[in-house]
Amino acid sequence: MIEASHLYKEFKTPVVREGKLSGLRTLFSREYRLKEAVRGISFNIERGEFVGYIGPNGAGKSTTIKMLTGILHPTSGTVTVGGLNPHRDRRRAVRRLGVVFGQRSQLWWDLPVKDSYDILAEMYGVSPAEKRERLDRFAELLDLREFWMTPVRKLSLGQRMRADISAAMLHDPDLLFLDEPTIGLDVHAKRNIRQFLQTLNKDFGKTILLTTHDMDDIEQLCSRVMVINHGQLAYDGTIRSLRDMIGLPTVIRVKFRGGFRVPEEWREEATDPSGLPFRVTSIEENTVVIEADRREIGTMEIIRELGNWGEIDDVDMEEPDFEEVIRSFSAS
Ligand SMILES: Nc1ncnc2c1ncn2[C@@H]1O[C@H](COP(=O)(O)OP(=O)(O)OP(=O)(O)O)[C@@H](O)[C@H]1O
Repeated sequence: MIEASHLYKEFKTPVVREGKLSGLRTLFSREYRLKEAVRGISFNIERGEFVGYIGPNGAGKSTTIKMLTGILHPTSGTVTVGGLNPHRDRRRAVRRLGVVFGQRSQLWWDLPVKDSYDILAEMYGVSPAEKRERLDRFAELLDLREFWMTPVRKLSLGQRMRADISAAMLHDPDLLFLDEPTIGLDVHAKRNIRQFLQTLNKDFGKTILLTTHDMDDIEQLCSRVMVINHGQLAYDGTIRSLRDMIGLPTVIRVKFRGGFRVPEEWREEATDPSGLPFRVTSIEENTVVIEADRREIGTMEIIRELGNWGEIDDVDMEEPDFEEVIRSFSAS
């Protein structure tokens, strides 16, 4: 559905001069600073996938999305979307894809929401019957009717986002690009948007590429995640193996029924924990908390070992915080 091959984008910005007449001198300057925003990215996304595209600030996410959607020309490399080149076949390509930028609305600011849909339907050649049917469906799933006649500028952020996603889907594209669709939303609004995206993907087979800083978006929606760092793909795979790869500790709380005994070598104060595949971080009343590197040891092995310490009542696992995973990429 999307094929990106060695995508590369550099920006040339004039070097800003200091001092008197600086503006004028900058204007006529031939000195440029090069910024390599995306440095040779390749990937394929199949029909029906829901892919998260994440990375630290300034990593090159928006630049990639802009190249995939035909807004920006790659400096080199190629991209096809549904078999089309989004730049050369711009007119045909835009019919296949929908785009939502969380920070910017594509709706007409002073017009009632409904009027924006009328204009978009006209632009994309959506028939009145199709428009009615789709809007009825979106209205039901996203509660659009409560602000149908409200000018876009008066919508709350959550309402605007619901209106924007519906607008992006009005011409029924196969592919949806979302850049930070849940930014600034409250928990309820986020849940609403996520449910809708899930329905689009699961029930209507839409292919979705989602950029977000909200790791819950990724955890709840995406089967695959790509991490970009310094303009390059640092990872492409499942969230689980990403966590495993980075090796942040999984925290496991084991509650014992009745008495238990922590062997000497596993005690918190053990002087040499280096040879052990996990670490006891605290011992509370009837609970032992350990941290394990799951690249080193499987959960079953841990539970088997702890089963020797006493009768296990309950096990609770806390996966590493995803923010931490991303931070560890920014640090690299
Ligand atoms: N039009 C432009 N001119 C010059 N530099 C740019 C331009 N657009 C982006 N950049 C630079 O390219 C790099 C990548 O930017 P991009 O917006 O793609 O990152 P991002 O991963 O989307 O970041 P964020 O999460 O902060 O939105 C940044 O260093 C940015 O300053």
